[in-house]
Amino acid sequence: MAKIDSEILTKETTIFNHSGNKITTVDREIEIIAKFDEPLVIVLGSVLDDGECDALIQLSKDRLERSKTGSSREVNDIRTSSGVFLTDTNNEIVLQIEKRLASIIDIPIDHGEGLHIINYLPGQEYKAHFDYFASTSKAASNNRIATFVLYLNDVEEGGQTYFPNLNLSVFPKKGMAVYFEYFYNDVQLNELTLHGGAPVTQGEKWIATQWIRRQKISNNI
Ligand SMILES: O=C(O)CCC(=O)C(=O)O
Ligand SMILES: [Fe+2]
Repeated sequence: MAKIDSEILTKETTIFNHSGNKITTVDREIEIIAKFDEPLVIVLGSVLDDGECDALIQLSKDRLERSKTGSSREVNDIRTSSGVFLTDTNNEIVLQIEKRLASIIDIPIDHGEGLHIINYLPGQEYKAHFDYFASTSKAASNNRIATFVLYLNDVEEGGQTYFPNLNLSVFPKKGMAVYFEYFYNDVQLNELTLHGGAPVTQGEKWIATQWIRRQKISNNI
């Protein structure tokens, strides 16, 4: 018993702060399906309805470009998918989803980079990486602190989001999401959030990612 008590006492504070199995957001009730405690990884159900998933795919499908990574935004083998940022759109659905995600973690909407849609075809993947920028990078002055990955379709086979240091995989399911944070004082906890998108082996995979920054985003990030 004593050991368990001391473990609870030493747990670091998280941004996501819900107990129970439901979150009431501005416009929708969201289910907490699974939780890994430290670092915090949460699987969320019914984040988006089917129509919203379809709308995000429709908005993006003619605008995809080969994905780039890092603050230098170079094309490389780490991410072989195609993607587009839906930041330039005044679309009501996009805005409503961004507000919903902001309300889950109670962080103002302008800390979010904007929905980034990614499409993976068979064989395409996103190799294991950290979402936060290296401390030497310019972008680290307002670094990322948390990520939502929203699944926009059901994938026939493959495409799971995997956390190799946690032995954890989340399988894509339309409308569901995985959320994780890496804003711990303990650097080792942040490093445990190493993750990737496994190769899609059958069908295709569509996701929307929302990366959250520590401070509000200005134009010169
Ligand atoms: O495709 C995935 O499941 C992971 C995506 C991801 O890691 C990201 O967008 O940062
Ligand atoms: Fe990532």
